[in-house]
Amino acid sequence: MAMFALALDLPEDFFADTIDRHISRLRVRNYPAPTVPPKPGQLRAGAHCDYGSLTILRTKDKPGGLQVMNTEGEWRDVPIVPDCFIVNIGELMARWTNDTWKATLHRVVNPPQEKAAISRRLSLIFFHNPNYDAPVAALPRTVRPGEAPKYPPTTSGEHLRAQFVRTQVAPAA
Ligand SMILES: O=C(O)CCC(=O)C(=O)O
Ligand SMILES: [Fe+2]
Repeated sequence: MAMFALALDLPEDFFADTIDRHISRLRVRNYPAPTVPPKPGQLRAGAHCDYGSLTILRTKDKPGGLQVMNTEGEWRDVPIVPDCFIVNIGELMARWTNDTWKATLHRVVNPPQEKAAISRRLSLIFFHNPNYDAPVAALPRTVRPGEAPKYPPTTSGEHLRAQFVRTQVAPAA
């Protein structure tokens, strides 16, 4: 976040008091090798943006991997570079920058059928989320004079809670 502050021409410690009690989460995902062909359009993980400030991801280079949407609206495979992490911008960073930095829309696709047997994939995903009560509103310089910010002010906790509620799967009746 210090690097993000510098990239935004802000003091290095700009975000410090919004992340000193951060509510980050580490998730481990196991994508087993599929034993039956996927249904048309079926994905390993549906298209979404992560909710927090940034995500740091480590994953295996297996068939059926991560894709991101580029600015032309096309899905692109994310190369897995040895000894490197993948870093995604989350929705709270997009809100802080008034969409000057876009939240990374991403998904995980199924492997081609002929590679299904060797496609088991593990991901370690660190979701960095600021303090529960950290206010998140468009930084003044990201809003053009006379224009309204794209998003109303929120807090880290409120945004996360709203997104968890919105995406919760209803229990089977
Ligand atoms: O497994 C991956 O490569 C991505 C997982 C992901 O996007 C997520 O858990 O939010
Ligand atoms: Fe994600």
